[in-house]
Amino acid sequence: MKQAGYYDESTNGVVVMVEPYSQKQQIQQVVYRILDANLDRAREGLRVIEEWCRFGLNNVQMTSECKQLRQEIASWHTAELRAARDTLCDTGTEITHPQEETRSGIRALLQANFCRVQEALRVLEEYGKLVNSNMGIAFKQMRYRVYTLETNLMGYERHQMLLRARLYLVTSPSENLIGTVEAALKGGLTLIQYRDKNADDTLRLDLAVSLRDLCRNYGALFIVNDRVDLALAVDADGVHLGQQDMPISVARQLLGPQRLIGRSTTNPQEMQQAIADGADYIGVGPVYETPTKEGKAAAGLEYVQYAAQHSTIPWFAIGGIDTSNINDVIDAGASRVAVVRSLMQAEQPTLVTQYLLSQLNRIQSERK
Ligand SMILES: Cc1ncc(COP(=O)(O)OP(=O)(O)O)c(N)n1
Ligand SMILES: Cc1ncsc1CCOP(=O)(O)O
Ligand SMILES: [Mg+2]
Repeated sequence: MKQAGYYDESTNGVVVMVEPYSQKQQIQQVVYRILDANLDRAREGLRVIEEWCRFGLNNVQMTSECKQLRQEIASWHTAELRAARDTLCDTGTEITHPQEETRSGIRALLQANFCRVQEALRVLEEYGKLVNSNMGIAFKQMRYRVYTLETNLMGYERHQMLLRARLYLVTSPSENLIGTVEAALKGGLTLIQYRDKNADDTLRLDLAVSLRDLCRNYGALFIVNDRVDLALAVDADGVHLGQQDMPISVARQLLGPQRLIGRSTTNPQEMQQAIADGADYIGVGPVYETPTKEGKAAAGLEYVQYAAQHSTIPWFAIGGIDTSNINDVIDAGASRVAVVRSLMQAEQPTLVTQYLLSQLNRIQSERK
């Protein structure tokens, strides 16, 4: 900032008298710098999100919403605000957070950038009010539009991940629950269900939080068995409900349209009902009798064949499936499989995951 009587090289040492900024002007400059920096930040974050909507999802609607928001933000970026920029003196440019250096996957990347955009919009809303009351109103509206975009995009992303998932691990109680799940995630697993029929809620909550964090770190989906309240409490990606559990319509009201709801089915009638009720995926089984679901009669490979021909939503064959019989299940038409013991009791869960996935992926490319 030029002070009165300062020495200016461009005038060969002639002392130039410049009026000092008043305190009011100095504060205005600071506000302008804040607005300038956050206008850039909001647009940059939106651009990152837009690229995924465009190239990753081919989604015209979400891409154009990002673009419109960017253009609206740009329309507030006046020459006056740009002129206040002072990058050399900006102490914030070198400060980074370790989490900015790594991202575990697309979902984490999108989440981080939504956070960045929303923070910037909030700053623009608050400081904008000092400059122009319309600015506060405009940025508040944009912040709500970004929340809607986030809900839609993250929900869409969840459904896309479900479509891509081939192997589903349903957990059973284990002293090494976290270690086993992590080993399977290392093998490429992308869908996990927390299932424990007997634990106290305090333990369930602790384990569900740990598994959710683990899944987020590996970019995998996390589903809770039976309990809608627990799924909501830990911000899970969805819930799995059996025929004796909460009706899908009630769960949908509680969970909203963006979270996933799975339903167990044992016969064609249950399958058609689950589809009509709006399930996102179904379990198909038990294919074979299994001690994990004692007393439940096997639905057999015939039901797998029926599902292959009639299911209009993603479905997972489940019940007694392991490395020795997965190819029979695949031959009956399955392209997605859920397992409990095969992975929870495996000596090397990473290797078993890789093997099961390799069989499911092989058939995938053959069927194309
Ligand atoms: C993927 C998947 N399919 C079926 C089930 C079984 O659900 P349910 O019939 O409610 O039995 P419990 O698992 O609650 O004992 C499942 N959990 N996951
Ligand atoms: C929960 C469930 N629902 C139908 S079969 C089954 C258990 C499958 O367990 P496993 O893979 O150990 O046979
Ligand atoms: Mg259940």
